[in-house]
Amino acid sequence: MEDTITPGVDSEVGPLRSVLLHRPGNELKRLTPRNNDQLLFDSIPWVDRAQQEHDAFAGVLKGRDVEVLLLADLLCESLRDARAHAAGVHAAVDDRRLGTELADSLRSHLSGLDAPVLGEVLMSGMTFEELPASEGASLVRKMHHPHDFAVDPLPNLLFTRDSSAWIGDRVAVSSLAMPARRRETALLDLIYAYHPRFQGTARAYGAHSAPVEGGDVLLLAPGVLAVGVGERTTAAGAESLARSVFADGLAHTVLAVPIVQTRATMHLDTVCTMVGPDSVVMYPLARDSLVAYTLRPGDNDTLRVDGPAPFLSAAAEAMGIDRLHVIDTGLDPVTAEREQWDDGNNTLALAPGVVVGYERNMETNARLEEAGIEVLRIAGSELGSGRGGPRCMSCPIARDPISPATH
Ligand SMILES: NC(=[NH2+])NCCC[C@H](N)C(=O)O
Repeated sequence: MEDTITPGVDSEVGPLRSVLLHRPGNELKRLTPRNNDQLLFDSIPWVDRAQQEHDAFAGVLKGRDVEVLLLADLLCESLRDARAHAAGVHAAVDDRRLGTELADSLRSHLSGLDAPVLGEVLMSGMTFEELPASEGASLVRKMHHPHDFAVDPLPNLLFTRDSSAWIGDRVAVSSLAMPARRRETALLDLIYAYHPRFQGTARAYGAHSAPVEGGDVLLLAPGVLAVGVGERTTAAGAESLARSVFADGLAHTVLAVPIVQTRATMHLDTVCTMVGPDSVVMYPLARDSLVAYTLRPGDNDTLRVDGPAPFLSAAAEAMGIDRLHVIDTGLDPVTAEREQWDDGNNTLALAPGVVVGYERNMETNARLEEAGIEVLRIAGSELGSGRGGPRCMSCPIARDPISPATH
């Protein structure tokens, strides 16, 4: 086997070596004005342009020597394993929606598909009209509109940040909160279980535990996690993630950070991302209001919960630094609000002080540059229609540790 980069991530900003992206595909073509809200998109993206924007994003990463893995490739390679193929079929067919007759015939159809064809169905779903012609006419089939989904498409696969997250040398496959994204768990689960590249990878957390999404998890420093609790990750999710990372020795402190439960702030990384070992870009309203509960291992398997205290001071204390420096999204509140909505806060660090950001967030980018941060700008007018920026669209698989010299 060729040399592969050893997975492992212990910070938000250590030099990025390998990352998982998803080039948007046919699943985006399923979005219509009737289903876009439910499928968590704010408008109907122009798919070709979204692909060009994504190729350019991947190009920026490759240009900085980052290995880019594409989810569709990993999925199809995994599905060549018969066990993965069976798991994929199992996850695609929902008996409650289809009824036994149709579910059985769909299962047997999918079981006979080659890996790439099954992979395509798993990502972009299947309408009733696309179901193979089957003998016994099912009532379900007759009564559904031909354009209804027999297998739901997964347009949010684009946001690889949320469906899995590496913590140290382990991967946590997320338990996603929204119905439109739940099946992503099964795909990531089978990739990490069966792709040759990830053989032997240990898991953190359990894919079927209380909801935790990767967009809510920030690796503030080795051993220190912040977990947003809001529309997606629940308090129960944060608590059980904390238990699990303490038990595995992956962290000594977890900060549970309540975030406003609105679409604009669905994850912690929509209001705050790290741009250096001790600096963040942050939405001003969040800077002034975010608090954190500090969780640490207690005696006899218990959790110690302290706080709430202001987030910035709780974070600095847990990280063992004097101060967490904040770069604001914008001085003027209206610009700040607009740029927060357009993922101005959602930067992806390629190294300490080097981040990728959407070009449209001109004020935030200018402020980052004033603070000495290099901003690699990408276009995102179409990619952003699902409300996600460079951090949401990337799942780091390997980062080098931050060297002491960069502190
Ligand atoms: N890490 C993030 N902020 N991800 C953004 C995900 C956006 C996606 N449409 C959703 O609503 O789930």
